[in-house]
Amino acid sequence: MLETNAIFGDPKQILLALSGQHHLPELLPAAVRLLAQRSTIALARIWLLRPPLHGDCGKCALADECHQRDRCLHLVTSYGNSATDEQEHWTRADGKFRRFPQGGRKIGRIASTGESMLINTLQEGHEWIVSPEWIHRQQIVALAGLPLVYRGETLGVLAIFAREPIEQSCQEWLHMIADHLAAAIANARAIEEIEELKSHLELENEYLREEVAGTAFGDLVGRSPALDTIAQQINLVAPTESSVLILGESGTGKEVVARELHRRSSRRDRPLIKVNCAAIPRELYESEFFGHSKGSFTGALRDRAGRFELADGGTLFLDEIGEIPLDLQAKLLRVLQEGELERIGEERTRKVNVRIIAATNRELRQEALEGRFRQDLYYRLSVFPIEVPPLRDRLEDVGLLAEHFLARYSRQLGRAELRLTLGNVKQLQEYDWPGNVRELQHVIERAAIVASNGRLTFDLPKPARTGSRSPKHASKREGANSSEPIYTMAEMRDREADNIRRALEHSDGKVYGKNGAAARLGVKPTTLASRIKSLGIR
Ligand SMILES: Nc1ncnc2c1ncn2[C@@H]1O[C@H](COP(=O)(O)OP(=O)(O)OP(=O)(O)O)[C@@H](O)[C@H]1O
Repeated sequence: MLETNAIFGDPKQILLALSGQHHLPELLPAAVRLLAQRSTIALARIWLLRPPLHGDCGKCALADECHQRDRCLHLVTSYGNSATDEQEHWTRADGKFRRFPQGGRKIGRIASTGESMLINTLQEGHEWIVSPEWIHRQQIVALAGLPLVYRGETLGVLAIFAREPIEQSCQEWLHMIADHLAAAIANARAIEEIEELKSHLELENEYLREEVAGTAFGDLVGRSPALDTIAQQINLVAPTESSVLILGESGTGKEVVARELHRRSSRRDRPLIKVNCAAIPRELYESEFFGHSKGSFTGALRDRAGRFELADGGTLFLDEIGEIPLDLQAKLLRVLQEGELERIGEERTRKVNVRIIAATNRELRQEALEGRFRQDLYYRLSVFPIEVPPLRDRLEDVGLLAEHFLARYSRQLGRAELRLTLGNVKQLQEYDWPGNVRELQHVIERAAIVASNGRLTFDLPKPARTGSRSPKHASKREGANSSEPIYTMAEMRDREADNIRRALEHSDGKVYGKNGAAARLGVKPTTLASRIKSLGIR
């Protein structure tokens, strides 16, 4: 039998070269190259124990022998020398033995028992050798298999096929190499985990800072029967795991309802992550939702967790859910059904446990019926719908909300003398609030800023209601004559944007052509395109 240095080369040199390497992607290939640098070694390979990649098991030739599907051995690096062609080196890690089940075949058994194996009689033939012809042709006589164990946990297997018998002292030296590799693997994993946690925390912090800055009021204010009903519904559904769909016009308080739901749920100590589906550029949806790995597309400069992962254990609030493109709706449905996702550019499947609260100001049911929103997703989301009525249908709340906002702004502005009069409230109740609570909030803020001598005045269009409360306030307005309201320029822009959106919806998003939105609006397509851009319509 030959000494270690006759088989592998100078063992000290190899150990020294490896001890300087700690970065896994370099260390493992370097290890197999150094171990198989001499022609006495036919092949050196390393498998690591990992969860199967998405769809892996279906393609695996050894699937029938695999009884522990949570993890299997993945061949990660390989280096070898052909006996028949000096120039040929085996570096591929994608061949027949790229996966071994734990406990399956010789290599799998090393992983499951944590015990090494040394066989010096391969030429005599063993029934488990898959290709005896290869063993003979390549003059292989020995197999040394060593578990890569760190602190009692087996992380993988190192295997050496040699053309000389391997003696015991040589096997002991291989143990040292295996121990060094195992420590480096554990180290690299710990660093990866820390990096992941760090970037997760950074993202969460960034997100929370934005959220705190953006949320002025957290609780639902109001005592109308409509709000009572909403409060009861929140109490009923918050402690469950059901998805909730919040319906209502823009600015009615859907987000406040979502926050209350989260606060009263068992997930309250985990994050509530909000995604405004209308604000995401189409090409970034998938990355925003599911995350991406570094380099998976131009601009993906680092690994990034998606909103689903950020919300893991908590609640994901999908605002303006109706804006999600149809192709992404299918992917979203899969995550909701299976609780599994893959980041873009990554094969690894990740599990997430997220409760969904969605909100929309669109007629989602109608859109689902007309095929503009997936019906299966709609039914999945609308297990428990909560409808938030427009402010004009709950005038009882106007005074309370106005008081609530005034208290906030007078404190912020240091103007404790500001008071609402009954006359103020009456004037506010006469307006029909197309922008709902958000508009009321802005009106109060403006009034608080411009108030003089403690008196509030509201810059409101003339009352538009014709007696009855109706959600179709816009069409009622059309019938009005002398009491025709005056819109601010900002409101006019909003109305124009809504009108263009409607035209686009009716034209399936087409601007040009006979049935395009430009034709419907009676303008040139180029004019419409430039209005779409300047109004920020997507
Ligand atoms: N009942 C309420 N009590 C206190 N504040 C409220 C209430 N309803 C709405 N608000 C406030 O009005 C503003 C708009 O509410 P919110 O963002 O929840 O509306 P929304 O329906 O989600 O709007 P959008 O559809 O445009 O996203 C927020 O500042 C919110 O705090």
